[in-house]
Amino acid sequence: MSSDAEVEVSDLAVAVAGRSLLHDVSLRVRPGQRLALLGASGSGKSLTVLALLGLLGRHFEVKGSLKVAGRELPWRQAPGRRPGMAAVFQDSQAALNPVVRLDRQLLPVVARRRQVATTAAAKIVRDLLEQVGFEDPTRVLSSYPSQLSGGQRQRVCLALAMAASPGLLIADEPTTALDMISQHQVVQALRGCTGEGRSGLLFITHDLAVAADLCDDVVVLQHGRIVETGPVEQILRAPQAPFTASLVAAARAGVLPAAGALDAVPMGAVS
Ligand SMILES: Nc1ncnc2c1ncn2[C@@H]1O[C@H](COP(=O)(O)OP(=O)(O)OP(=O)(O)O)[C@@H](O)[C@H]1O
Repeated sequence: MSSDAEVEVSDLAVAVAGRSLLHDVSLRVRPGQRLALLGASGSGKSLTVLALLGLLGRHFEVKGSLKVAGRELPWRQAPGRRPGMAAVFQDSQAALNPVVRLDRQLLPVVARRRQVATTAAAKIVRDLLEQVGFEDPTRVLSSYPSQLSGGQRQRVCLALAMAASPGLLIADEPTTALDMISQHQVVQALRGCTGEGRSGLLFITHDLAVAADLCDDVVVLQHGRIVETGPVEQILRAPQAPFTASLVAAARAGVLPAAGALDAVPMGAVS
């Protein structure tokens, strides 16, 4: 998939044992677009990501269609085989082998992905690490994952994901477990790797403030359904759905109530 390919999900529905978990989810990520998928805990964000990556287990019933550059893809595909997609997840610790130095982890993967010799891969990895904000890639490469902070590890994972030159990068709550400074650095790195002329981004988050900082557009998910979609400025200025209005009010107040509390906000309670 080239960086000018569009990803389109139409009427995605997911159920397990007769229980509907996602209903009619449709979204499109244009080339270079940064789209936030925003929702409280349990709203269906991870299921949507797993579906996009082809990783939903056999026990899930899946309906709808997924097209990449106009070509229909199956809902299930072997891990890492989704053409043109790469992902980073919340838990960077789990994504890296703790007992292997980073150069020994990263170089073979990049050499394989780019089909180059290890020496050429080393140059590519250094460039990628610089792209995600590391001033001293050599020091990073000679470290073990435990010698880096959570934010630094997350940026290493991002560099690795970008080695595949994905048309679409899926970032599933990559900043959730991080302090403010690390969060800012990861957001900066995501901004540097995606956008016009580069990869598209589907940014999964429950944090409207981070979504608004990074993304052009937002899709809001509640109880497995899309309740609102539009440009970030429009959502912030005039949210239509009560749930979105509650998120905007919470973000403005600088607090984010628990997901259950947000879901309980009655219609019209938030202006
Ligand atoms: N394997 C499963 N079997 C049954 N129900 C599931 C399964 N996985 C997820 N669910 C249900 O699907 C709904 C959506 O879950 P999902 O993990 O997608 O939410 P989420 O928005 O990613 O939440 P969080 O932000 O907490 O990760 C929840 O009600 C969850 O309990």
